Amino acid sequence: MPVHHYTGLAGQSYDQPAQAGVLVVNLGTPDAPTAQALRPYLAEFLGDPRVIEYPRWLWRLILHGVILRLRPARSAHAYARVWTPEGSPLRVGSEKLAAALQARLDQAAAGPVRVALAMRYGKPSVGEQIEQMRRAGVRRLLVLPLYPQYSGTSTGSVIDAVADMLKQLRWPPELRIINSYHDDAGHIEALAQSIEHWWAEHGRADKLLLSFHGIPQRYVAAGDPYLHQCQVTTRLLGERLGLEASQLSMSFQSRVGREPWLQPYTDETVRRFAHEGVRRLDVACPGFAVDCLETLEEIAMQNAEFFTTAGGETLRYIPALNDSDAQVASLGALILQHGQGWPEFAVSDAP
Ligand SMILES: C=CC1=C(C)c2cc3[nH]c(cc4nc(cc5[nH]c(cc1n2)c(C)c5CCC(=O)O)C(CCC(=O)O)=C4C)c(C)c3C=C
Ligand SMILES: [Fe+2]
Ligand SMILES: [Fe+2]
Repeated sequence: MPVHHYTGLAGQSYDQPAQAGVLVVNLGTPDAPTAQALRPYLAEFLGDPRVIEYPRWLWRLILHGVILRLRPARSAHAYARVWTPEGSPLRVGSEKLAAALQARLDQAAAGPVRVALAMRYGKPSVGEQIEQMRRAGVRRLLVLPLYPQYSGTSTGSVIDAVADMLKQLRWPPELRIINSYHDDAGHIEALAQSIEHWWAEHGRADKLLLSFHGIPQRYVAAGDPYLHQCQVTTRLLGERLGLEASQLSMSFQSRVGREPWLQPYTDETVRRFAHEGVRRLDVACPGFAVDCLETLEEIAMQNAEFFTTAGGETLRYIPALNDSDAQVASLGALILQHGQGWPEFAVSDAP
């Protein structure tokens, strides 16, 4: 076939073979565990109208007048407790996962499929990663937000960022976005196996608590499916693990502000369990694909202390799936399934 060499005015060359891309998106994280680095991160995150649904003028006053004066230093202190020599756990873990997914698709997909990681807040941004892909000739784009359960505050906000970028392009790529994978059979199996392996190594506690990130109750009342999807994940995982109702609970962590969030709250729940005589408690956080501040500091440190202070013996945090083979296999399969009909995503028959 003859190859025609055209170059677009914006510098894009049209003679490259069409390619497919997978954009993996996580929340984002500060560049350093310092108040100075926390300030712009929190300003971008908490300035997102998907995250805080408040009259804009009122929220700007509160955010800049109160929150951004106090919270950066407090959060920096929490981040410092989990920071690693390579950087923020969320960044390091997300990069490892994206690299493992690239290797998986190189082997399992007909290809070429290019995997990139973007952060919803901070760098590299969704816009700059889509621009990189455009320059590389990506014409089919699949977006995977790393949130198993859909919420407007998390997944919805990633969709906004993708849409904001695409509306600036003269010739946007074909687009698919994975909305949620809270009930995906491969995902539930990966979670179940990781918990079973952990139990095989460390023994089983009296109870398993699944702690999900909270959101304001108001958002659920307005139609956000997040609560329902957390309940479905909990039910499917409980059934797969063969747990009875008395052995499994669900709660919501990380509440910010004064309005009511989804309940029961994780901190109140672990204290109540201790008072009720639970001696050993296992906690997993199936809503987090990769370990981060909310799991490593809030659960494994803070809530572990709440539990023992209230009379419990030990609270053990079961790590997120991170870049485990189980997670790479289940997310790899999810990507291939959502890319069906696109030639690059055909299952490779290479050995
Ligand atoms: C105040 C509103 C917030 C809503 C609503 C919210 C929803 C939400 N968040 C996640 C996942 C993560 N959140 C993380 C940190 C974090 N979350 C909020 C606030 C809201 N989150 C703040 C202010 C912070 C920053 C830390 C702090 O100051 O306490 C993280 C960890 C990031 C890291 O760097 O490690 C994740 C992941 C989901 C899934 C979600 C809705 C379902
Ligand atoms: Fe959050
Ligand atoms: Fe938190």
